[in-house]
Amino acid sequence: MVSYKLIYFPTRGNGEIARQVFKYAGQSFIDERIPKEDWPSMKNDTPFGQLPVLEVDGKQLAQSIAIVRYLSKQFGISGQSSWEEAQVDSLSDQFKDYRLEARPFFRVKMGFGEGDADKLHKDVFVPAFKKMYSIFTKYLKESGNGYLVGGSLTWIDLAVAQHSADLLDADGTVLDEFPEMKDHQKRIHDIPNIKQWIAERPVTSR
Ligand SMILES: N[C@@H](CCC(=O)N[C@@H](CS)C(=O)NCC(=O)O)C(=O)O
Repeated sequence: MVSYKLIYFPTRGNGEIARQVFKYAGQSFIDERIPKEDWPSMKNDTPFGQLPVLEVDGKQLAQSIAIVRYLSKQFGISGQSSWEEAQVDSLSDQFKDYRLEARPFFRVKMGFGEGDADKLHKDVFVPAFKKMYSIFTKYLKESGNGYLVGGSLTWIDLAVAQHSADLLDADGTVLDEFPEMKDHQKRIHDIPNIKQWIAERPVTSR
């Protein structure tokens, strides 16, 4: 039997979607959460000096999206064809661009940088968010079945639903003008294995 260990910090951050892929698939894994003070002594033993790292039978894989893609292929949620996989990757790249665009706002909001949060919200976050969530809505309408790509859940649904949930935690009205995306978040987080994980996972601020 394959042995899986996901090594990350004690936050959701860049480790959470891999954890959700495991949970969705009903695959057991070691969810190793490294306290900040232990990290410096481990850093040089990781492939790229950063976390998350996935260990598969002791072999290490770095970069969160590569990890999620690999696991999703193993467990059948990467897309039902090469075309669907490419659509998932395309949305994922756009999602990454959106987060880079909105990063100046998120940095200030999370206390990692200085700036006028209200101005950044209006000038940086809102335009980036509206562009991204309009695209997601278009994909949902095109698929017509509640998932972003194809006829069944893929990992991009997990990634986007978690982001939507994080946004809703900060502002319960944020998705009001994107009702399809509000439903999407609820639908994905109501999937029994995901719902159970969300209820039992360690509570962290991010
Ligand atoms: N693109 C990388 C980013 C990884 C990354 O930024 N990891 C941070 C935590 S979220 C980290 O390891 N920070 C500690 C360090 O750089 O020493 C990924 O998605 O895995």
